Amino acid sequence: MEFSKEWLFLKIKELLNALNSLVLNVNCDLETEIKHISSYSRDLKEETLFICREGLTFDSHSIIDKLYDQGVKVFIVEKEVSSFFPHIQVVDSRIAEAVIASEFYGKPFEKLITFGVTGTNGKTTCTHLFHHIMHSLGYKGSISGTVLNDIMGDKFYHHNTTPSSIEILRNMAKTVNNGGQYYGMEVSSHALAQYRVESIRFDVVGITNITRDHLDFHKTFEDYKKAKLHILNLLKPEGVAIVNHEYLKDIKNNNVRIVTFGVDRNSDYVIKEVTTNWSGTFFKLDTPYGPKSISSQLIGEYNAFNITLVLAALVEIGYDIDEVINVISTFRGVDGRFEIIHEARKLGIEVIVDFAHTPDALEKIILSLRKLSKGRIITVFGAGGQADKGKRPMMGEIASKYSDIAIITTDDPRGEDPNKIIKDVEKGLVPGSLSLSIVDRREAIETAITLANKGDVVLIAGRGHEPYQIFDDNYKKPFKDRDVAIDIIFQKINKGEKTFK
Ligand SMILES: CC(=O)N[C@H]1[C@@H](OP(=O)(O)OP(=O)(O)OC[C@H]2O[C@@H](n3ccc(=O)[nH]c3=O)[C@H](O)[C@@H]2O)O[C@H](CO)[C@@H](O)[C@@H]1O[C@H](C)C(=O)N[C@@H](C)C(=O)N[C@H](CCC(=O)O)C(=O)O
Ligand SMILES: Nc1ncnc2c1ncn2[C@@H]1O[C@H](COP(=O)(O)OP(=O)(O)OP(=O)(O)O)[C@@H](O)[C@H]1O
Repeated sequence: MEFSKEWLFLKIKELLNALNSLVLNVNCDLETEIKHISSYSRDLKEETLFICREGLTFDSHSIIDKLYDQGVKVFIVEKEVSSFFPHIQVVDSRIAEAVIASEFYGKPFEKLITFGVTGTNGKTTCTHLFHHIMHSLGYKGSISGTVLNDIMGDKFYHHNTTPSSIEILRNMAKTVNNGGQYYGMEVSSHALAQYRVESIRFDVVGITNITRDHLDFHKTFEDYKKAKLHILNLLKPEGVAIVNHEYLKDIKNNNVRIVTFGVDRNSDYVIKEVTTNWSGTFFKLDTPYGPKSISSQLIGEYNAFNITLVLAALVEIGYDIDEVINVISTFRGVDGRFEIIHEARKLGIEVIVDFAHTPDALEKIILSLRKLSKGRIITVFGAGGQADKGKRPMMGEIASKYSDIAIITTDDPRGEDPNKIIKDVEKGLVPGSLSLSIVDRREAIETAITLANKGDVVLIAGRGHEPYQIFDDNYKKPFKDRDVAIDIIFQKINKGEKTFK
């Protein structure tokens, strides 16, 4: 989906107004016309303005000569460069990229209903539920996040949960350009800390929960929480924030309209009488519009929180609460989030694939399964490489404490030794608990399914929908937990193993 050519251009002098106090030095012709903006060297077109940035792994100032030779018209730089290259020097290229993207694409968020959700867990579930409800109510729009980018029907995967400023604003502009009315997106803590969404303004934002994750990047939990809460500064003037009541105490901004949800009876939306079974989750909700009953196909008590966040978000920006509740019940969920492998029922067991990869998420889903099943819970899990090593023993403790059998295996090692990661997880195992360590993920899943007796539940946690196991930058092994589980199940059925009618 491309733009019509005449639609996009910008003169440098217009850009200077928007950049304002960010500008340190101007060394280019102010009448230069720009028809494309980029901060990535493989995304160049004619009349391109390129933003150089010293990032965590690369400094694109180092390729300014190559970029110039490839036809870049003007550079935005945050370091001194030769006056030979037409450029504008700014204080910070990340913030400049956010401002330039917003200016160049004509602030598309002003023409859209924009919903941004942040939080340690639940972002994907919330954005996909939002997309489902808006589509079911007859609106057209886009969503962006970990599992899927759906830009007015153009579906693709992005390696980031939250892309760069330029990519987000470009996608928002495409949405407007093609008659879209809304844009829902996951906003990661990394994105907030790196100003990827700094120039966007949201009609409504949501905060699902703030528990331990990504402390390898944010260093402290306080920094992590601060990054998440920054989303409250990105609302439109009439915007509203839907916040899990548990975190109300952390919010210091008093000029933001806050609506809370949770089990605390002082919440604006009070979740009550939650029941969850193999066909879904059902609960009562006290709302500012009276008591309501909610039915959903999503399984897991924590989904009552995700559902209420999205419901409150839509109602508080003017959608009819009963219309929204009606279409919630038709949402079938997200790939790899509490995904039931129905074929397993031929073996008389349940096999669930889930994305839980934080201590809080793992605890919540195992406890949800405990309530659903009379049988044993056999949990296959691991921990990602190059990420928050501190949580590894916590994962081991939670899995061994709440499961009947905990099988530690390889997740995405990302260049670390899988055996070392497993050793780190083993340190948290509850003494006397039943656990196994099996480095090969397929073998671990097969062992769990073999050990399961009638009525038992096998939880395959940590990777959800992910299609590849990332061993290092050069080796991504195709591995989808769901497909591997189904293959193992059929092998057992074909051998006539444990098939209960
Ligand atoms: C650590 C981190 O967050 N890095 C993100 C950051 O990169 P960076 O600022 O360090 O930039 P860099 O990669 O050093 O490159 C510097 C500059 O050179 C440019 N460049 C770089 C290479 C090249 O060949 N050509 C080129 O022009 C880059 O576009 C950039 O402008 O900004 C980039 C542009 O937005 C992101 O793609 C990149 O995500 C990396 C790939 C990543 O893995 N990030 C993870 C940690 C992340 O952001 N995760 C969250 C979700 C977390 C969760 O909830 O699970 C996410 O939102 O994805
Ligand atoms: N509200 C919640 N509270 C706790 N755990 C949750 C909640 N919602 C989902 N989870 C758990 O977290 C996992 C990830 O859910 P989801 O993908 O919706 O969150 P996310 O924030 O997008 O995660 P990520 O940022 O890693 O993509 C689920 O598979 C489930 O185990």
